[in-house]
Amino acid sequence: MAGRLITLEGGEGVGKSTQARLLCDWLSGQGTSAVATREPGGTPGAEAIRGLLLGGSEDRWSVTTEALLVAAARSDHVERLIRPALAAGKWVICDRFLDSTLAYQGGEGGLSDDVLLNLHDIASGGLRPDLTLVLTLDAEESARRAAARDGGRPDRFGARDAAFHRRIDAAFQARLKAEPVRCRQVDASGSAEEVTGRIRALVAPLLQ
Ligand SMILES: Nc1ncnc2c1ncn2[C@@H]1O[C@H](COP(=O)(O)OP(=O)(O)OP(=O)(O)O)[C@@H](O)[C@H]1O
Ligand SMILES: Cc1cn([C@H]2C[C@H](O)[C@@H](COP(=O)(O)O)O2)c(=O)[nH]c1=O
Repeated sequence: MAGRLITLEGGEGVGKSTQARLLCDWLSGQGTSAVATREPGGTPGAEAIRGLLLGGSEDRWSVTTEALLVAAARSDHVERLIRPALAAGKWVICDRFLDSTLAYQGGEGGLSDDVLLNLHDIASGGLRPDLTLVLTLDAEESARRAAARDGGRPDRFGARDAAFHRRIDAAFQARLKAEPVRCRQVDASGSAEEVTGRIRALVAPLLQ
């Protein structure tokens, strides 16, 4: 059986990385071979591009350059990790993917969905997730979680002001509206175990 691609999306600090790991562990425990990965990143080349994208001053890159860097990283990641894993029947749990591009470089950055989808299709060969879980959380709580984790050293995106993060949240809400079948909202409040329970309920039907 071919594998599945599940992506976790949402603003900074909502708990995507935590839940990607927990989902991968749960699937493995169910006898479903799964791998957790992230974007930008996931392969040595894509991780090097991640370092370029996330490091340095806020105005280091124009939004067009960001979109091209993200696409270059995705091309390597899809070709060398995601597609081989799916072909081997593994489930791929990816922390951020297409919808982050549409939210950060699109909704917030101002590039059109058409341009970004073209770039995505070139980079990924038209790959779409089977299911996208959009984690949503009160802005103050996500900022608290991110600050506690980053210890006062946020990256180029995390360092931006509260208004930026509110616009990103709005862009993810727009993604939920635009693709209500693929993109499902997950309440990210409460303990990690509570959030995991909500995620399992959405993923379980795909196991049948
Ligand atoms: N449900 C939870 N309750 C409290 N803290 C949590 C919860 N889930 C995750 N955390 C903690 O919050 C911080 C941010 O979580 P995590 O790194 O998983 O978020 P993220 O969405 O991947 O963030 P980013 O997009 O900024 O990388 C971590 O320190 C993590 O341990
Ligand atoms: C995939 C993708 C990511 N980004 C931004 C969004 C985040 O600020 C960082 C990734 O770091 P995190 O630890 O996962 O928060 O990259 C982006 O702007 N565009 C994208 O397509």
